[in-house]
Amino acid sequence: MKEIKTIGVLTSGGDAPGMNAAIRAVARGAMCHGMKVMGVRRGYHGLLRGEIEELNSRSVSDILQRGGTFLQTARSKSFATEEGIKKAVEVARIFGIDALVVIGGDGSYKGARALANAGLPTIGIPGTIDNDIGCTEYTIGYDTALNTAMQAIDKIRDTASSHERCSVVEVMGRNAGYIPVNLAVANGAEAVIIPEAPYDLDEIKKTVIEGRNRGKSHYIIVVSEGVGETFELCKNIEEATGIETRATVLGYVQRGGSPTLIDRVTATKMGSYAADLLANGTINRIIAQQNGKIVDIEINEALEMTKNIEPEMLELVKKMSI
Ligand SMILES: Nc1ncnc2c1ncn2[C@@H]1O[C@H](COP(=O)(O)OP(=O)(O)O)[C@@H](O)[C@H]1O
Ligand SMILES: O=P(O)(O)OC[C@H]1O[C@](O)(COP(=O)(O)O)[C@@H](O)[C@@H]1O
Ligand SMILES: [Mg+2]
Repeated sequence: MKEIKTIGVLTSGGDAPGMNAAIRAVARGAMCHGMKVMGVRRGYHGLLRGEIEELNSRSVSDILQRGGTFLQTARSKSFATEEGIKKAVEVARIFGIDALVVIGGDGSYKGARALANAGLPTIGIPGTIDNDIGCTEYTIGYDTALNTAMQAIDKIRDTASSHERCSVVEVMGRNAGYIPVNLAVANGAEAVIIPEAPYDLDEIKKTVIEGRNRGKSHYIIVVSEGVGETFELCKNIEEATGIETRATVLGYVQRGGSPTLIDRVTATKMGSYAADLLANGTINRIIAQQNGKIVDIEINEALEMTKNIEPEMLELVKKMSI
C-alpha cells in the first residue's frame, strides 16, 4: 500500500458534543506525523460536492470546548448508492486524500466500509449521543447529552413536584435505550420505557398510584423516542390514575452544548489514536473503547458486533421507585 501522506476528516450523521475535540485531535495528531490534513464540510454530502479545504493547527484552535461540529454534518441519501460511493472515492482522489477519518455513528460506518471496499481507506471514530455502536462501550457525546438531559429533567421534576403532577419525558437515542435507562436511574424515575424491552402499562399505572398512596408528590416516566408512544402514554396514565400528566419532548436540547470533560478527553484520545493508526499504515479500522481502553477493530468485524442494555439497570429503576 502507498504511504498515507494526506488524510481527510469529516463528521457525519447527528452532531454530538466532542466532535470538534475529535477533529482537532485527528488534525493535530496527523500533523505531528507530518501528514497533510483536509477538512471535509457537511459529511458525505460535502465530500460528493468537493467541499474540502486544508486545515492547519490554527484552523482547529478554540473549538475543543464547543458543541456541534465546525465542519458541519449532514445525512446524505445520494451518497449511500453505488454511484455516490464511486463519486466520493473519485473526489477524494482529486483532492489527494489517501485516507478518510469518519467521525459519526453506525450509519456513517456503513458509508466508511463502502468507501473502503471501493478503494478509499477509512478509519471510523464513534461520535453520537446515542451510544448505540456495538463495538464500543462509549461514543463521543454520550456523557454530555446525559448530563444535559439529567439537568433538564431535574427542572421538570421541580414543576411536577410543585403541581403534584406526573411527567412523561421523551428522550433521544433512536432505537437504543442507553440514554433513557441511565437518565431514569439518575433522575429517580418511577419507570423507564425503551424499545428493547416490553413494558407493562398496568404495572406503570400501579407504580404511580401506589407512589401517591405512599405520599409521593411527583412522578417521572422516562420514555425513549424509539417507542413512539409518548403522547398516548401520557393520556393513558392520566386517565387511569386521575393525576394530571404532562409530556415533555426534550429534543435537540440534548444534542448541543459544550462537551464534558469525559467527552473532551475521550475525543482527544480517539482522534490522536486514529492519526497514529494512519501514520503506521493501518487502515479500515473502527476506534472503540473496551474495558476503559482505546482499541481498534477491523471495520467489518466492528459492524457485526452488538451490545445490550444491562437488565440490572432496568431492575435498579424498579427497585428505586418505591
Ligand atoms: N448502508 C449505508 N451505506 C452507505 N452509506 C450509508 C449507509 N447508511 C448510512 N450511510 C451514510 O451515513 C450517513 C449518516 O448515517 P446516519 O444513520 O444518519 O447517522 P449516524 O452515522 O450518526 O448513525 C447517511 O446519511 C448516509 O449518507
Ligand atoms: O434530528 P435528526 O438529525 O433528524 O435525527 C434525530 C436522531 O439523531 C440523534 O439525535 C443522533 O443519532 P445519530 O448519531 O445516529 O445521527 C438520535 O438520537 C435521533 O433519533
Ligand atoms: Mg446512529
